[in-house]
Amino acid sequence: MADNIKTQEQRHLNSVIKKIKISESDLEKKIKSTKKDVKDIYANFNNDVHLKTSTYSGMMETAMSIRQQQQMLSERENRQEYAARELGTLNKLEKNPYFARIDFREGTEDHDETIYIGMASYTDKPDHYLIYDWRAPISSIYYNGGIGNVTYQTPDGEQTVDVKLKRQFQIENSKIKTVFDTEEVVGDQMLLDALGSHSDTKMKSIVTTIQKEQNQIIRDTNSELLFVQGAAGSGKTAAVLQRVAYLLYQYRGNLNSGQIILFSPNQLFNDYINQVLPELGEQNMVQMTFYQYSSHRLPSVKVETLSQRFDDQLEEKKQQLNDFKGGLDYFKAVSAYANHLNTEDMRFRNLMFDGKVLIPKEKIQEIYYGFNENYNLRNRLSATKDQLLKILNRRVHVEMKKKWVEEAVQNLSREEIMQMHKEGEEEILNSDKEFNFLARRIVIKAFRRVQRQIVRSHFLSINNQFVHMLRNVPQILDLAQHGIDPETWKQDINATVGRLKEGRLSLADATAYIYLYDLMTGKRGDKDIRYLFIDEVQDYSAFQLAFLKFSFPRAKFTLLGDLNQAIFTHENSRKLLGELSSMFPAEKTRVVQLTKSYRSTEQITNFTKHILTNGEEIIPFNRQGELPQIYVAPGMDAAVEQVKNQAEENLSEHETTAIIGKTLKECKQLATKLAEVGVKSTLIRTENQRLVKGIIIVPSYLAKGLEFDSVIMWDASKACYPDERDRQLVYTICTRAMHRLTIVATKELSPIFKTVPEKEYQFI
Ligand SMILES: Nc1ncnc2c1ncn2[C@@H]1O[C@H](COP(=O)(O)OP(=O)(O)OP(=O)(O)O)[C@@H](O)[C@H]1O
Repeated sequence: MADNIKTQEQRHLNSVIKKIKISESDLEKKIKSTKKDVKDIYANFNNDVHLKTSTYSGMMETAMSIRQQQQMLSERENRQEYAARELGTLNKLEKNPYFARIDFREGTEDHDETIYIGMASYTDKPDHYLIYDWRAPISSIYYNGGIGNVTYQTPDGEQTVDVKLKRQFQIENSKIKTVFDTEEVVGDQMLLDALGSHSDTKMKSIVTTIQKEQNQIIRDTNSELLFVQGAAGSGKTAAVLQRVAYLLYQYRGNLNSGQIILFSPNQLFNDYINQVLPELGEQNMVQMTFYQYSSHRLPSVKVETLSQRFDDQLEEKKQQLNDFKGGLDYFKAVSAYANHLNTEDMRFRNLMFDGKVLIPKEKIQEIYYGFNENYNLRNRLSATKDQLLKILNRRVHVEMKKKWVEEAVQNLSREEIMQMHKEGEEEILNSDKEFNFLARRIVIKAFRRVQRQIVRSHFLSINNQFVHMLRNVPQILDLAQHGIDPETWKQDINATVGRLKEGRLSLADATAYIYLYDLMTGKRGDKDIRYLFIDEVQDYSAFQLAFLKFSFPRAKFTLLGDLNQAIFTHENSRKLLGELSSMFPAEKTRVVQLTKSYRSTEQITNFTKHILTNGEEIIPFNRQGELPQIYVAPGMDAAVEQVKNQAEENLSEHETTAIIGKTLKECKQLATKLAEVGVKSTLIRTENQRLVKGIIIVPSYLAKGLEFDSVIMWDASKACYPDERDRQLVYTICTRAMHRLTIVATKELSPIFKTVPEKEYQFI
């Protein structure tokens, strides 16, 4: 690039920075004066607010005066907060105002327009944009095309402009480091620079190098269901985080980060991505795992954890049952079962008081089924509650006459009596009435627990109901069609009952349990959530997705997945897409395929794509590195020695190296062995730990969604990964590597690697 262009651009940059600095200083002044205002209001608070509380009008005056002060305060504080946020943005812009310039001509205009694109918009006077936010409609032309005609979406429909110049900048601390013109969409050089850098324990934003297909995902506002299928490392997670930032920008004022929810594979991953949105100047959305969601819904039940679930599903026998319980047919069966509860079979519990039956379950059942067929489960329950509360009220009179109440009245202290009068607000005329009043208060208080039980539907018996439902499933659908014989189903029910008695449930059962409960109680779902994202959707069952759709009825769904990385649902995940599309209107469903893989070097991607035998197309990004290495050691000690040497070599070049084992058991063993030979490492045992730099040892199911400079797969032997069932798991492990991949096995290498041609790796 000619030097004079750099000089010219630096001059422009300087002029923009100068203006930013002026705006900063204006804002600082504004903040200072608002701060002073706030302080003054506080100082005057006592003087201005007249405490005239002895009369009614005095009280009103005081209240109004306080209200005025509060309004003034909150208005100033809002202003201050807004200005502080704006100042924060300007501070960032001052150091790195923009990353691209586009010159273009619009329609029949006779002159070119120049825009600069950065992390946020900046105007020095109204409507005079010196920098456009990367999310503004016009900024799309940077991501959508090269030179020539490029179309983009505006609020008024599609627009086409003729792009004349596309210039990219790398600016650091207000200085242009590099500037180059490109004819491509987003220059490979810039992407190469971005991808060549070292990994971090935190994911970074990708706004300067968003790819065209990713831009479509980011800016989609029409789809009810946006399904992004993409190879490992194709930027699904990256795109979706920028999408959240985009939505928050696009619907500012109508959408806040609390209305967006992201379901992520594990807590470690949440931690890994939690800097991206703040870096983009936005607040993080709500983030949780499905496990956390179901545990939160079932506080008194222990839901099976990720690690238990992973160990469990390795048993082949359970797989078929799990597949069935994860299917839409089962979801429909639960719905049908709940529906029939409108006419019969609802299970109830006695309402107890003081160890005795107060309202028997037969009575509750009579009330519940006493309403006509026009009632649905929701209003049937609420009408039943009303009736039960009325009965409870009537029972107060009966209970008041009992001996224990009389004694309780006699034992009341002066303070207690006064307190009761305060609460009861009743004028007392004679001693009989006084006794009745106190007795009633005592009984009402004693009944409070029963009252709460009624309000909270505790007279329903969800555990019994759930088991009753399981027993009824063979009558609702044909289990044989799902390859399950009656005996297996029976045994599974017994196991579930056993677990329930201990207060535990498997994740699949927990989902059906909550769903059934929600249907029984007529829960309508959380209407506040507007966007729901699921990362690693291939590990969800169709049942879970249908349940989430039911639980968040107004949310638009964005689902990200790689069917090749289904570590929980295996082949079944291929059915998922079909099942999903039946849940959303076809015209509002969009499927985007990402085929280019950005994370790893070309050598690593070429290696990993051969691990897949029936995979989708994967195109490696042209970033060069060394061939993956496979090392098969004769015994454990030699293998550990190899891991030690490799890890040390990796560390001398990169900051993080991850050793990924199959389960926690292998990881623990290795951690002990490494410690014996003097290697310091961090074992990630649970998802609640943090990622750290250095050598970390992670079980495969916790490595989902993460990436590391270098990865050592341990132990890739036949004993550990004996057959085809682990193919997708091995793929997930190997695709975590950015720059270097080493595979270490003892005795005999897993047959899974047989599909990889010898030229794609180095065998040691
Ligand atoms: N347009 C881009 N510009 C720069 N970096 C990118 C871009 N797209 C993706 N990347 C980088 O590629 C890596 C992989 O991206 P990401 O983790 O989003 O992929 P993924 O599809 O979610 O992968 P997986 O399914 O394997 O978890 C990340 O380091 C991300 O920052």
